[in-house]
Amino acid sequence: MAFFQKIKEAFVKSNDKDKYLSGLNRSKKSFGDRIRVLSNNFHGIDDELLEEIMVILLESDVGIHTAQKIVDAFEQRGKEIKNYDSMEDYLISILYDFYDEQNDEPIQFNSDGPTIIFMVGVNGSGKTTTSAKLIKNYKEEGKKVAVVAADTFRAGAVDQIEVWANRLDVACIKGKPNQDPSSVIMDGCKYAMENQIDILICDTAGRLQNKTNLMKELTKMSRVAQKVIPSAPHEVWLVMDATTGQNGISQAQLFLEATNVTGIVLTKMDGTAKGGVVLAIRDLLHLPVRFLGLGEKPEDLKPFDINAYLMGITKGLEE
Ligand SMILES: Nc1nc2c(ncn2[C@@H]2O[C@H](COP(=O)(O)OP(=O)(O)OP(=O)(O)O)[C@@H](O)[C@H]2O)c(=O)[nH]1
Repeated sequence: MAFFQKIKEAFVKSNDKDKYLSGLNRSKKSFGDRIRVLSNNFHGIDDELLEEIMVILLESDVGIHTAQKIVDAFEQRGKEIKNYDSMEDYLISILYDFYDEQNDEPIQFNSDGPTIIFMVGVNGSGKTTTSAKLIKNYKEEGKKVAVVAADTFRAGAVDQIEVWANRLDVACIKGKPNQDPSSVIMDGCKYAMENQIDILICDTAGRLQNKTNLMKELTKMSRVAQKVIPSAPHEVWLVMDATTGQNGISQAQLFLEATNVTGIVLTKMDGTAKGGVVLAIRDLLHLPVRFLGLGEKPEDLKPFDINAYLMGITKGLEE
């Protein structure tokens, strides 16, 4: 059976398939459709083919370091190609193995009280919108959710999350303009304890100053949260804008050095043809991609699923 048939079986059962297909359409055009042409004209693995695959990977923002590893694997395992339906099918299996090599820890939920999730990332990456999307996601799972508007430096950010909280009917804990974000986090954690909140989403300030200040700010937030809930934060998710591609990865490194990031949320995947950045993140940051932002609406955040991702950027449901 063709490799993609196996992942397609998982994909067709997914409730998220339509969103994946529409959200990744641009990446499919720049990646999958071009790989298809190469596959249809395939006459053996040679330097010309490897170079063409390299160019397509680079133009999909896989990045030179990661693209080289993928092309090397493609070449080294070349004898296996006869076991696959087509060159395209073989390449999909290489990408699958590449992503899946590292075993991911599942999301850590606190079994003994509120789960505290810190959202970090630079301004404009989509943190606030993603926080709203997560509220909806966890509410639909039947969890009691609240949000902390800890981005006290940008007045608009507090208003923005408050509007979402009202719309989604959850409590929003906010501070005064320029109040120390850590004190708002503290208030949020206390609220979560007193009100049997399951999931507390903390929308933090995205000030990307120097590493030392960022580290101080994030460490302080963790410390104050731990005064109320010793195991907090349970997850720290770095929100990254997929359209910034390789630049986003260098910014991400700064956050990784400043705090214990546990996962990535990649936003604006629908607005870019650079879907390959998922593979670069995996390779360079060694972190699981937890969710993909596939549009602007609250329902447009989907848990990352390697099968759906690969189908979305390559074949979709064409056959
Ligand atoms: N198309 C698309 N747009 C998105 C997605 N996620 C966020 N956006 C948009 O990106 C813009 C920035 O999002 P915000 O949530 O305000 O970003 P932020 O990181 O909180 O930024 P600050 O509040 O400035 O710190 C908004 O216009 C969002 O609607 C996504 O997955 N797809």
